[in-house]
Amino acid sequence: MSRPPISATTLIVSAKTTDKPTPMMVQYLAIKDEVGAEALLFYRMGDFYEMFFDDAVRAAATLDIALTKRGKHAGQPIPMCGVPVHAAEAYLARLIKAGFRVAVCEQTEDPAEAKKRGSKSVVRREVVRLVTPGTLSEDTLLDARDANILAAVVTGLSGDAALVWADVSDGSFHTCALSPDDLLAEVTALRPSELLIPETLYADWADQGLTLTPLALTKFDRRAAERLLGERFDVASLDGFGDFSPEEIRAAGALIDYVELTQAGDRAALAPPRRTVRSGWLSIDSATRASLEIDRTLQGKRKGSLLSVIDRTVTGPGARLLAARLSRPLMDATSIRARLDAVSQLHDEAEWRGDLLAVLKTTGDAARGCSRLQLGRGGPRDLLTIGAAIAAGEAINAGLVKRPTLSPVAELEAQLSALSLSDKPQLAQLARDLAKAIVEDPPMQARDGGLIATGWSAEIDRLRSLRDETRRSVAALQGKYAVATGITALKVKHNNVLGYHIEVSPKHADTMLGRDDFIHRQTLVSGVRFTTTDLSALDREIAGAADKAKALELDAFEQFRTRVADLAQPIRDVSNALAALDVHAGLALWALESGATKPIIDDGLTLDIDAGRHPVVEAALARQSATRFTPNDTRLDGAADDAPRLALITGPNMAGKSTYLRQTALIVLLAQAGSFVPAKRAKLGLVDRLFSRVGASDDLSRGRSTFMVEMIETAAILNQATERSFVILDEIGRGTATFDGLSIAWAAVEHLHAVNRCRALFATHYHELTELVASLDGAQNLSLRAREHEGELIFLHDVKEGAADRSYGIQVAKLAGLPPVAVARARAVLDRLEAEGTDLGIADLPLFNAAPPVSQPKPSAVEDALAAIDPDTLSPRDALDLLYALKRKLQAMS
Ligand SMILES: Nc1ncnc2c1ncn2[C@@H]1O[C@H](COP(=O)(O)OP(=O)(O)OP(=O)(O)O)[C@@H](O)[C@H]1O
Repeated sequence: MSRPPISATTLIVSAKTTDKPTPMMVQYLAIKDEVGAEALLFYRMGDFYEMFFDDAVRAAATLDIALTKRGKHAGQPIPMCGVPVHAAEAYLARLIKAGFRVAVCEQTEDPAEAKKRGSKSVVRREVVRLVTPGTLSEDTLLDARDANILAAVVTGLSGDAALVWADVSDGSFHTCALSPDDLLAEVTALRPSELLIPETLYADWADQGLTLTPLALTKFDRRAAERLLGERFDVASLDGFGDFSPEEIRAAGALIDYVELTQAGDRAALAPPRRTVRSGWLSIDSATRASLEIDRTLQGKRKGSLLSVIDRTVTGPGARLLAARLSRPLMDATSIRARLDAVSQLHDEAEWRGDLLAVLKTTGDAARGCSRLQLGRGGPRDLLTIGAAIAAGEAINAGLVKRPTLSPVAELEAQLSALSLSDKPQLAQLARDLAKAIVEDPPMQARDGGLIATGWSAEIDRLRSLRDETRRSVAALQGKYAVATGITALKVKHNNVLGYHIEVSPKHADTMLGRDDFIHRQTLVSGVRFTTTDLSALDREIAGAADKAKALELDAFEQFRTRVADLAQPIRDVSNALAALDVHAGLALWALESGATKPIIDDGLTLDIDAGRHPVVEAALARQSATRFTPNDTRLDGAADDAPRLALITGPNMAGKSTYLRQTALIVLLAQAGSFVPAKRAKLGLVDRLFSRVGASDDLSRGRSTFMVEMIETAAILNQATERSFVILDEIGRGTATFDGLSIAWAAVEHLHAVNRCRALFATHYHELTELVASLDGAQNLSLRAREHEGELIFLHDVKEGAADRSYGIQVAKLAGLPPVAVARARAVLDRLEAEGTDLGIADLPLFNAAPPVSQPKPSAVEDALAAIDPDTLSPRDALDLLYALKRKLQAMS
């Protein structure tokens, strides 16, 4: 049996009592102690990050890399594994995905310096960064089309709460004050990669499936937060950014403090916090959000979600903004109409939209590039992306000048003016300078050199030409030495160890060694190497010029980096404006492709949809080139003047009830997010809360059965839905005994109708409810039809007034492939139930085993004829006649 790995703590204890750890181990242990057990420690040793003890065991298992041993401590081998520095990002990405946090510890002094302190001294090392899921900024660790949110929540004694969130990768930072009841829904909407919570709240949040980082309550101290925020954003008071609640300030302070902790004290590169108001959004609780599959399917995939079907954006920031808009639709008719007008104009102006998308495609991710540069992790390519984004903004404005008759609507005008450089001379200058200074295809890292274009700096150009001239002088030396030695094959070569040197084949070694002017450097099997005083001098000159040029390039890069940091906010504004244009143009394109139309939004209570469609089901049907989607109308009126406010939907299984419910909810959501909707025409009175209870699943991890989950969600709806809400309920009550379920569904319909008075669609298989609905003045029966044709069930998928006559459950079971014996049995039971009522006793319904065996099918005419034959008595002629006769019988049967 293998021995359990020893941990760093064991080692400290045993080391104290027995062995003395090596100086390097002492340093490792001290740093590991500071970092704590939760984070893996990447301990830099030369070209590797090494991990020891438990860290090594855990990382090796996750990364599937070799676990080795390095020396012994207290008599036990120390487990070790390592990853090469040049490939560290890929390993980091895998560790973070697997839920680890990683502290990166670098050598922070030259080993030569350490040596000066004595031969046994250890190179100084420090943790320079704590890599956590919510604080990533590297391109390789992030998905370009997905935000990477770090959120923090806090509750106050007064009963208020706050949620703040930032994306460290693009610098955005938001706050929101809300009631503790709404916290979970809003956190779910953000899908944060990491959530900071006071440790006192840990128990409440532990089973929500989120990556939690509990912090001491002192990290949420209001005074400390005020001081920190004031310092970071250079203001005496935060009032200028908004009227923040004490909880928002506390959570924002904790978040900034945490970001800075992960960056080993470097300042957080975040925009000033933007306050958002909870009442400005359409509220969608987490169950509804999941069941509507807005940005993820129930299986957690992006593909197959509403977002994946409508997303036509061409940039990463555009894709992220669209996801944010879908996850938080608006509640304010004016802002929604402004967005819709923008989509509408780009929908109609095909050429302009085409030009716009063509320019947008050339822009990268300026916001993320800017944050990386601010954090000191950016490179020359980030500079280029920023320059390109600013230039794209100008190109877009210039494109408008070519279209004098076009007058952009207010929403687009706002974005165009954010992109215009006429009032932003510094930004314009930065773009011009970047275009001139940075080569077209720069290296990844500034320290590699070769990023500054010729013509930008006279001194860099001078040093480069000095280097090139000297190289030419070196090349000339080759001819000179070949003549002097008579060795025509003599070559002047370069490598990183010897620099420039002369190489001859071994057979010429003696000639060379016999001369005073050549200095021997190295003998190899393939050749012998020499230098001369002239060559060494030129080599030094070239290396000197190259080093100086590189240092000047680094200087130039630093200067640009500082300018970008100073202009971070206007650069982010440019990036946001490009993203918004991308969203509007993308939505316009989707509307054209899918035949979506502009909804009419008002403050009324109607929901009036002509020929609505489910965008995801429709796209799936189109992909399978199967049947076409059947559009359906929805007419609801919260005031119940022109239409009922509640509709009960019955119909066979598989007829399209759930699809109809969801499509109506998605149309509401899309409209309030500022998108066209998949319908011929839609008029929508603003909805304040969207509720959906569609097919709950077990939540066994939280100890809740399907029925329990269903009842919790139903309770939330009945307790919270207002007159302005829209509710879809699918088959509630089915998870329990028939009469219990029916009674619950019955009560829910009455409550929604009389108390909540919201607009609602309610799908059910309880046909008894159709009679209840017929007696309520604000309610109506609708049904989805199906036809039986020669024993086959045909779904029509269209919604009609009136209740469905039957469920066709048995036909659907047959379609699904239930064994024929079971189908026949079900039919028999149903016939008896229908004939004799539901109070049949068990005696009336013999058990399945006791059931008479299903009769064997009668033999066919052909089989009868075959059975009657005695082949031995047949002549060949009779046999042939019989064959013809059998064949005729067969034809008659088919
Ligand atoms: N309007 C429509 N046009 C075309 N096909 C549709 C339409 N509505 C639904 N369908 C197809 O029918 C399938 C079943 O639809 P849905 O799940 O909505 O039925 P249901 O009535 O809710 O069924 P059940 O009662 O068994 O839950 C869908 O997956 C889709 O392929």
